[in-house]
Amino acid sequence: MSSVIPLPGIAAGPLPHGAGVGLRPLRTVTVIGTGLIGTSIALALTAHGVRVHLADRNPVHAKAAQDMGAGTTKTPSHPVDLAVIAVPPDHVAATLYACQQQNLARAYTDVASVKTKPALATSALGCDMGTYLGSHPMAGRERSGPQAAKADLFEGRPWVMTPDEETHPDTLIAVREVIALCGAVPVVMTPAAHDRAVALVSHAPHVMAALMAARLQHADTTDLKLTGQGLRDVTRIAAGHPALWVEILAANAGATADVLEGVAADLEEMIAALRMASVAGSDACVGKRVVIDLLSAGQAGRERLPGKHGGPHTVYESMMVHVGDQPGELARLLACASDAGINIEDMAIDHTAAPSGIVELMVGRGNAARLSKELGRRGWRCEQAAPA
Ligand SMILES: NC(=O)C1=CN([C@@H]2O[C@H](COP(=O)(O)OP(=O)(O)OC[C@H]3O[C@@H](n4cnc5c(N)ncnc54)[C@H](O)[C@@H]3O)[C@@H](O)[C@H]2O)C=CC1
Ligand SMILES: O=C(O)C(=O)Cc1ccc(O)cc1
Repeated sequence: MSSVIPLPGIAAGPLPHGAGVGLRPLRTVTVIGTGLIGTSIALALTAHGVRVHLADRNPVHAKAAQDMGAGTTKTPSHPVDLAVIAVPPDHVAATLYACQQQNLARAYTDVASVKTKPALATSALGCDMGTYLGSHPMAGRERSGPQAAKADLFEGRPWVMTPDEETHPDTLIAVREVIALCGAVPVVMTPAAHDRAVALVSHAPHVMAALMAARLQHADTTDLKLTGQGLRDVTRIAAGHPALWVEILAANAGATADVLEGVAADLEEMIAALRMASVAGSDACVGKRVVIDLLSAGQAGRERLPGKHGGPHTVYESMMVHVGDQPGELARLLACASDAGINIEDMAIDHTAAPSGIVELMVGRGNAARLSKELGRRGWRCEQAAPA
């Protein structure tokens, strides 16, 4: 099992006294809410031999998850080891309360994207806080529902737990086991620290993506045909379901608004600087200086993003390869790279260059020229690009 890792600047506590005592494997789990996240967890647990029961207020979703091999829609005959509540944030407290009233499980967790509000709501309803531990897997998709689920969704991703002095050690152990079986990395935080962090890394970015994507709604179709990968990258998460996201944003409104206020101030500065940069004279130089400063700040911020496997951000060499629109071409390209003994660190596909596509391959320093030569020898058309 992976160890709990603290994040810098975040109150990370040792496991409560007694944790680890009486450890027993997780045999039975009920997942309530079989959408994207619930079904992904159920698929991962089922693959590890856990007996998973599936429940959803929409029986079509529970049945779809069952048909995907995520578990059974049969009601468990005894209390299960753990219930995972994977419903929208505003439904967490009432669902937990109802489950505890029915003695559905020995321990409970939820996976909502916000942690303070559900914790306050569950406590206010009089839920048993010893058997409940809030958590949040930091992985998801812009699609919802069971059909979007994937067993490997959480592989290598952080999964936050927010235990406090009331959390029973057995509850913590059960939740840590789910995290381990999903291949995720446990992180301990307070609900407030979690909500502040996700306002920056998830909630404000979602708003920015949506606002940028909204500019496209009435855009000229001919203009949109020029779209490249950059706009797709910037707007991808805007496809998320508004009904879920309004709950997430409203439950973390203060921290998200704080981040957006900072963005709004920079945006105002950028707009003023651009207007100055477009006129002739010395004002243009001042405007351009401000634009450079703002763009450089963006570059510096992006460099701080963790790289692969949570390690430091790595600068890769990058190359563009033209790939024909035929089945098996991508596999053939990767096989060629593998034959050449070069590890592909990352890749991106630009589908806009129809009828062929352009694949960006990212490799370690010093490898792009060699890969280019090897691929060229095997008939691929490729160009080396600027460092990624
Ligand atoms: N979408 C994402 O990328 C991520 C979402 N989360 C959190 O996971 C939770 C679930 O989100 P998704 O799976 O994306 O949503 P989803 O819309 O795919 O699935 C939610 C499911 O819950 C069911 N449901 C709603 N209210 C219910 C209730 N009262 N009782 C039983 N079932 C109920 C719905 O019918 C649906 O099947 C949310 O709290 C969300 O904040 C966490 C990490 C990532
Ligand atoms: O799609 C992505 O890149 C995400 O970041 C998804 C996501 C959405 C909501 C969460 O609470 C956690 C992760």
